[in-house]
Amino acid sequence: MKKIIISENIVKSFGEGDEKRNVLDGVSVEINEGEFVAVMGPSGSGKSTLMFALSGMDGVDGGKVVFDGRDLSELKENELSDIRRRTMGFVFQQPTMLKNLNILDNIILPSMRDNRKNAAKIIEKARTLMKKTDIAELEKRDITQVSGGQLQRVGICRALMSNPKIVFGDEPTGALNSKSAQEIMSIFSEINGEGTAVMLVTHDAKVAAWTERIMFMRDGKIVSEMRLPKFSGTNIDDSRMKEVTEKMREIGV
Ligand SMILES: Nc1ncnc2c1ncn2[C@@H]1O[C@H](COP(=O)(O)OP(=O)(O)OP(=O)(O)O)[C@@H](O)[C@H]1O
Repeated sequence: MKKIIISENIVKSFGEGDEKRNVLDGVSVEINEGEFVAVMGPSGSGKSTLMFALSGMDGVDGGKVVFDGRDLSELKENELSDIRRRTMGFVFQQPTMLKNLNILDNIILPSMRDNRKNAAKIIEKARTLMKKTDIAELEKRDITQVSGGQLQRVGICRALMSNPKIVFGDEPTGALNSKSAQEIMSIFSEINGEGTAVMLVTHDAKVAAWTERIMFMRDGKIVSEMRLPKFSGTNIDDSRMKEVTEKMREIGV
């Protein structure tokens, strides 16, 4: 299986002198193309920092990250941002949108910046994604006129505009009620079913249970991992949830 990400012994620290702390303390991880992965662990264990390091959003102090065959540390900032724009999608807990643009314009803006000539194609693509995520009728709405779950769908559409090889999500359901969270997870599951790798940072076992591999972090290290069969249903069943929560209890995260 081809690897989309390989990290070797990455180290990242914050602070100076006595205050210096390794937030990533030698993390080696490989993520396959098309894999669906969750990262769990206590607050402050380094989950987001790992996601930022693997996506090249943030540099590392030691070790290396190879993304899609390229060592990120050897790339210039413009090459890095080019790779991020073309091959990665990002979804955060609170989607950041431009307030003076409607939903459709927020989705297409990054792609239009890249390729204004293909406006018609870009709009068509955005509409396809909006249909898929069930927000087609909202395209003209202001971003303040939609629910949190709908806004997160907008964020997902925007993240998918470039047909990324991987979508990174940092607590993408963290601000949602459990029904919306499950609906968003079903969208991630569908995206993954179409071949896009997905890596989510989450505290929520019910979110992690959608994935096929859960990495558990503590103190900047991956301390355990569990694998689950790929899930293709629409609702997480209790036995799958139980498997995840039992593992969490076993390793104490
Ligand atoms: N830019 C920064 N400067 C200084 N310290 C930082 C910085 N970013 C993260 N940290 C520290 O690194 C540690 C790990 O942070 P990180 O956000 O990766 O944890 P996390 O596991 O994602 O936590 P949470 O679940 O609370 O979001 C924390 O102690 C945090 O305070």
